[in-house]
Formats: sequence, C-alpha cells, structure tokens
Amino acid sequence: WMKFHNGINQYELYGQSDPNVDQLLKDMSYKSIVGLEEIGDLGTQVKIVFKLNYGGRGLFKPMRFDKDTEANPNHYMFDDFERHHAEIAAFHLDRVLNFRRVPPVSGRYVNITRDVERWASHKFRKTFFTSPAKNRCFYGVCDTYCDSGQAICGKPDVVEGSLAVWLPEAEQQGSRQHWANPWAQSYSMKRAAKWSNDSAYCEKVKKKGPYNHGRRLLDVMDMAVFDFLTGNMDRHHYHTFKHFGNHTFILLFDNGRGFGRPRHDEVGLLAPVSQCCQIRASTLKRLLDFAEEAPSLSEAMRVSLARDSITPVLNELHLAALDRRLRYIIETVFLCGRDKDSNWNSVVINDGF
Ligand SMILES: Nc1ncnc2c1ncn2[C@@H]1O[C@H](COP(=O)(O)OP(=O)(O)OP(=O)(O)O)[C@@H](O)[C@H]1O
Ligand SMILES: [Mn+2]
Repeated sequence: WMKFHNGINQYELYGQSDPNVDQLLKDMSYKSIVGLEEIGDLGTQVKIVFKLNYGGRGLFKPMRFDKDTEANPNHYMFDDFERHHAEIAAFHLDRVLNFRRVPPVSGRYVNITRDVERWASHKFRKTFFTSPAKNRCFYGVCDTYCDSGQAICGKPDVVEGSLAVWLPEAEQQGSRQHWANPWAQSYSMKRAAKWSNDSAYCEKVKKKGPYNHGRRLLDVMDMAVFDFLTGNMDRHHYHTFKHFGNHTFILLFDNGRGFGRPRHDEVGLLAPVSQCCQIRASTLKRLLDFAEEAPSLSEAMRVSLARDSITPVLNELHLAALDRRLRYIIETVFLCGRDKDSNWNSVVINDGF
C-alpha cells in the first residue's frame, strides 16, 4: 500500500509494468477486513471504506445488480445506480489503454456479518436486518438511496462488490483539486448542455486556463475517449493532485455509471474530440493498434479481467461494444483530418506523453 502511494508521480498513478499493482489487486480481493469507516457523507449511494490487514484501505461499492442488468433507458443518467462491475472494468480499461489514471480496483466478496456488521457503529448497525428470504441485509446511512427498499443483501450473508485502493490523504501529498468538466452532460431534464449547441465552444474553452497551455486539453480528449468507451455520462468534475500543478494527468475515479447500456453508443461523450478535432498521438496509436492488430481491445480486456476474483466482470455485449466504440473514435478523428484538409499536425498532437 505504501509502495503504491509513494509511486504516484506527476504523470501517472503507477509504472507501466509495476508488479506491485498486481499484488495490490490480489490483496484487495483476499486480505482480511479488520475495520471500516462509514462515509455516508461521500455521495448519494451507500459505500464503505474498509481497513485491511497490513495497513491497507479501500473504497467498497456493493453490488446492486448482476453484470447483465442494463441501465433503465427511461432513467436520466443522474438517476442511474452505480455498478460495481463498471468500477472494476474501468480500472482494467485504463490500464489496457496505458493511461494509468484510475486507482486500482478489485472485485471483492464481503461477509455482511463478519466484515461489516461487526465493525459498524451504533448508527450504522441499526440499518442491518434479515430479509424475508433469510438473507442478511443493510442499507447504511447516506444522502439518497439509503432505506430498506434499496438495501444491499447478501446470499445468505456474502455480498459481491468492488474495492478501490484508497488514495493518499491530503496531509500526505494527496490533496486533490477538482475541476468542472467543460463538456459535462446536462444534469437537467429540461436544458441541453451548453456545449451541445455551440459550434465555437471548443475555441472558447481553448482560450481559458488551464486549457490554453500545456497538456490539459489533450487530457480532456483522453478522458472523453475513455468515457465514450465505457459509456459513463456522469463526469461532472474531474480531479488532479494539487501539488503536481497543472502539468499533470487527470485522475479518473468514480466510474460506476459506465457499462450500463452495451447496445447504445452515447456519441455526445465524444464531443470534445469531434468539436476540437484533437487527439494525443500516443492515444491514437494505441487505439489504432487495437483496431488493426491482435489483440483487439475486447480480447485485451477479456485477458486482463480474467485475473479478477469476480471474473468475467463484463459480458460479451459489453466487450463487443468496446470494439465498436473504438472504431467510432477512429472514424471521428479521420473525419476531422479530412475536414481540416488533411492538416494532420493540428489533429494528432505529439506532446511527448
Ligand atoms: N480511491 C479513492 N481514494 C480516496 N478517496 C476516494 C476514492 N474514491 C473516491 N474517493 C472520494 O469519495 C468521494 C465519493 O466517491 P465516488 O465519487 O466514487 O462516489 P459517488 O457515490 O459516485 O459520489 P457522488 O454521488 O458524489 O458522485 C469522491 O469525491 C472522493 O472524494
Ligand atoms: Mn458518482
């Protein structure tokens, strides 16, 4: 755990072939839970910070739906539930794409009695009950979805979920800055997002800091590629580590609303790329490699996810969607180059990252 914290640098969360990350993933799946912290104040849905043996800590999001349940198409994104399998798959996708900007996430089986109730405070413990089907359940304390109708239930007391490695605390160089995503989706049922009907939107963003200088705009393009691949519309903000300044990578946690609709491609998520007509050269190369040579993106993901304790994590529909969306991104970039009279130097940017 300490190696992971110490290895975070200005450009990435961990090194390309860091063996410690695989060890960390295993530890998060299997090391004993020795305590917990309740963090109902962190967001709308129930989640728990578990303390593990040997000083580890991780953010647990319990399973609400199995991996084949799709998001309700009549729900706006902000009414969608978080999916633990999306958190796990997003980490693997980020690593397969060589971004290394998502904190490691593992699948984890948790015993509600032994691992949760045992360590729960008085207030938390009052939310535990046995369901009519004789399974052990809890609903926790949080803003919106914490009542007995939305309880998390074990089988009979074991529940599956995702465990994300805890990032360093603010006082240990972990202080994070959060930034509004210029291309955030609309969070209103009545209003369209401001970028969606303004053809000069990108030019306006490009004039403002931190997008007018350095790597940030290209990192936003990478974020769009990533969110389009996962289908996560809930990127209202993004984070950076404060002490690395502005010339640093975008940290991508909170991916639980991805992988909800494998038959649908949310093209609006790619608006930054189609409006700015820019992509980082290393990102495009990575995407082209997956499009043209083996392994395909879906195959690379299948192999990577096979090592998780709750494999397969993604079903075939979600894996196929990754290949389809990958082709769509490449087409979008090619159309940009064509429209700019094949001035590829303004489309594909080699910034050394
Ligand atoms: N791996 C992590 N390490 C440390 N802190 C984290 C980690 N993941 C999340 N957090 C903190 O917990 C907060 C809530 O986490 P997250 O955004 O994943 O949950 P959420 O339920 O989707 O929240 P919201 O409803 O606010 O979007 C984050 O804003 C962040 O401050
Ligand atoms: Mn969220």
